[in-house]
Amino acid sequence: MRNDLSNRLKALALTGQKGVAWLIDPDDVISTEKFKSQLSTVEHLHLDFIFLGGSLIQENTVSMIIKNIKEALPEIPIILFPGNVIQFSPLADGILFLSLISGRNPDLLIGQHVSIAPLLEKSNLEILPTGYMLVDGGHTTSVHYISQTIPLPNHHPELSVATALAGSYLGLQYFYLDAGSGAPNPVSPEIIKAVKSKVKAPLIVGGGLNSLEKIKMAYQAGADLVVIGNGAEKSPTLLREVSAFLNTIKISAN
Ligand SMILES: CC(C)=CCC/C(C)=C/CC/C(C)=C/CC/C(C)=C/COP(=O)(O)OP(=O)(O)O
Ligand SMILES: O=P(O)(O)OC[C@@H](O)CO
Ligand SMILES: [Mg+2]
Repeated sequence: MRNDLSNRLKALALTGQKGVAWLIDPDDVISTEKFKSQLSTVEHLHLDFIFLGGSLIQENTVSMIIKNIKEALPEIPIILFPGNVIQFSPLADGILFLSLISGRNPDLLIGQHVSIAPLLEKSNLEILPTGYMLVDGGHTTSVHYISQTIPLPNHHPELSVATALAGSYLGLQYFYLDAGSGAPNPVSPEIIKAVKSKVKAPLIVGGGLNSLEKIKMAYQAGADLVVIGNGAEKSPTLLREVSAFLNTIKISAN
């Protein structure tokens, strides 16, 4: 079993270094030419991972997208962040094996997982068992609707802590606090801080992180890896700003 990705994620949490993942939604890749030129803009940036996934994907274009990414950015690991089993590709480097522990939808706690397990067993993908926790980001996002679950409240850290602790006692090794794509309010610093203080596993935070200021706040509260989706689409300079910031803190730590 490969463990390059888990080592990278665990190193972020152990060293206190911060990381960034760019989320590409396959539904948004309409033109290959436009996508290739978008990839060329991040060529020299500090990007720890590319996440690939969406809530509503009907058609599997994931393998084709991975081929394009590997051609343009061969050094950046690609991790599937799937909304469902249709989004599988054996060409990725790993998969967030998400269990939606903030919800009570059995299909997203264990159902999709059973369906995909035989395919994963035959693949070379590194499997990252991840407790996926949706937090209320101020409006109903695609993930809330598609998952038919109620998010955790953004101002009751004890509920998020109890959920993460339960996930950790079940053996989950990574946690993802997500306010949902395009959320007006990202996961609150109180929640990030409270979860991180009780669960030492690598902590991924995403949803509504559309400015450097919000991203710094998430890092400061304890996020090890931030995920940027819509923010990168709307502001082409955001990934560059985050990358420059990460290089600065790396230099000052040496
Ligand atoms: C283990 C396998 C195969 C599947 C896991 C299935 C689970 C637990 C899914 C969780 C619920 C879900 C629908 C997650 C989707 C997460 C995701 C990739 C969201 C990002 O993007 P969008 O929500 O599509 O964003 P836009 O609204 O911006 O398009
Ligand atoms: O698109 P944004 O708001 O950056 O959200 C990213 C991701 O965490 C959503 O699942
Ligand atoms: Mg989508």
